[in-house]
Amino acid sequence: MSGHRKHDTSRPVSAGQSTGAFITEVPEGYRAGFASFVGRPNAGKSTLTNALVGRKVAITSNKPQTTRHTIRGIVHRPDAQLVLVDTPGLHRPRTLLGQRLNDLVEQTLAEVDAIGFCLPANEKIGPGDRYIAQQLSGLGRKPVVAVVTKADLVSKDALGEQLLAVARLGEEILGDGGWAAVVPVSATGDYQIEAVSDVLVAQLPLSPPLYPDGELTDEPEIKMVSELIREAALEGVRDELPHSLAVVVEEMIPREGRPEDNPLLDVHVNLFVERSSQKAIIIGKGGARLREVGSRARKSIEGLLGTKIYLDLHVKVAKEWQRDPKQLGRLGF
Ligand SMILES: Nc1nc2c(ncn2[C@@H]2O[C@H](COP(=O)(O)OP(=O)(O)OP(=O)(O)O)[C@@H](O)[C@H]2O)c(=O)[nH]1
Repeated sequence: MSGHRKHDTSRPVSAGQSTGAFITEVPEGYRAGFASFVGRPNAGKSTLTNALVGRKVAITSNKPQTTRHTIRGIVHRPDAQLVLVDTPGLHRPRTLLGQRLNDLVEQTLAEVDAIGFCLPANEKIGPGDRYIAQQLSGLGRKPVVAVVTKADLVSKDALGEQLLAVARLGEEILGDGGWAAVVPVSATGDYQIEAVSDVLVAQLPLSPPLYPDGELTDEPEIKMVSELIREAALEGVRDELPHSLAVVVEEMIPREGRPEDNPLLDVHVNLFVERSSQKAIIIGKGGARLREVGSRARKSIEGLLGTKIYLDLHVKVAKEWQRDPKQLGRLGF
């Protein structure tokens, strides 16, 4: 979030004012600012972020809580620029890592201009959603848009009922008119994505763009690389692994002596797990699985960076790292 704060405090105060070389003129009424999606694990936040931005920036997975880092995408519109800050699931903390993730989410939410609260259309509103709604009501008068995700998974009638139930939840917990809006969406079915963008943009302040046109994310490449490796390593493995895996990109350096038109990047990466049994899962028989992970990750990283890479993966055991403050610090949490 340091990048976020940096940009936020330097935010220009009035539309049309130049903040740097990239701004020429913006139409009257142009808005720009930050928004963040919250919601239970698996609620569809990352998928919606990607659909809005139109490119893969946050990892998605059908396993809960895989988005550890705050990753943003930038939606460029003729009338606005919407900077999306993706957060991990807000939930009742069980471990030190869980507590830190919640702290990170709350810190993020205090700084954004608008919040999109994602509630899946195909799941009953539960204690997890109420917990989040209560946390949001504690943030003061920050506008919260309720986004009913995965609308493609239910019938029209069921969707209507869920929209009503969500509206009632807002009135009950926030009082005073409840949510700023309630919008159904299907990120995978390309339904109402523009509408979500519209209602969030309506909450942003009048401001010139905060980023150059065409920029999709300002996340350091290294973080995106580590997310791609994490995604490859988690594909097809058991449910307990997502919480136990941390990926640290130790270095990315151009190989010396390569021709200019055919460079090669050496990428050295450590994958940390909590137990040696998990190390065995990642590596697979005779290292077969790790080779597959490496080859999948290499392809997506080469696609991202537009250059050939040599990917060197090492799997290490860091016992109980989720509960150990020193290890958490070392792994970048
Ligand atoms: N059918 C359908 N599935 C969706 C939709 N949006 C997301 N999903 C699926 O729901 C699962 C979870 O989506 P994510 O975007 O990873 O959810 P998240 O809220 O970011 O999850 P965490 O990172 O665990 O907090 C994935 O399997 C997605 O493919 C949608 O609009 N329709």
